[in-house]
Amino acid sequence: MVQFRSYAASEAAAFHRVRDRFGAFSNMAAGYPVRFGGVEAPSSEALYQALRFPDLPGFQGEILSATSPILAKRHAYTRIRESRSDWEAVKVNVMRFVLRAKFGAHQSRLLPVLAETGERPIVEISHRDDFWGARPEGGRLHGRNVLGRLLMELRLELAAHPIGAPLLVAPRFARASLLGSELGPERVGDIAAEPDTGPFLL
Ligand SMILES: Nc1nc(O)c(N)c(N[C@@H]2O[C@H](COP(=O)(O)O)[C@@H](O)[C@H]2O)n1
Repeated sequence: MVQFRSYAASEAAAFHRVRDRFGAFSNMAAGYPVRFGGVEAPSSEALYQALRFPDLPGFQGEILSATSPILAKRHAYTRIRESRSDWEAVKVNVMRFVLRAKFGAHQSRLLPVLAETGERPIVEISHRDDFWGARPEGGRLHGRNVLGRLLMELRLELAAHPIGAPLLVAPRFARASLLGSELGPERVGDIAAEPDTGPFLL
């Protein structure tokens, strides 16, 4: 059981919308694709939602093809009852894995922003979800804030990570299956550091 927390809003590194200062931490932020197991998920939200359905690779493919993170979530919810039966027990570890894969893939963009939060509590403000986020009320933010707490865990863990060094990422939950392949540990490098092979290279 994850405990409720209460944070002073003025002291938190809080985000609500993706355009907020720390909005890149939201899984709804576009522009942070995650590559893992030879698959490119267009967002951490799409990857998280796809991992609900290890036995439905075709449906996972549909979730990963959605054109925005929120559409990926909405598509997953069309078959929410077919989520893996232990989803509630594994979802925090799935999110932990997904966030690590995202921050590993975008470390040059995201680690400086993570460091900028200093020692402040990181909180996702949500008016309707006090499991992943926290609800604002009277200058305070109340909720389990699990996403923010996973981000604080990552901040501590990556404080000394040399930006650019590959990050070891491993799913710590059973049946981490994506598009028919079981995911194992991988070293994730910074996508921004990859050589430009685009059309302008002579
Ligand atoms: N529907 C919705 N809209 C937003 O703007 C959100 N930030 C969220 N929250 C995110 O949804 C994910 C959790 O999904 P489940 O409720 O576990 O299916 C997680 O990424 C939240 O941050 N939802």
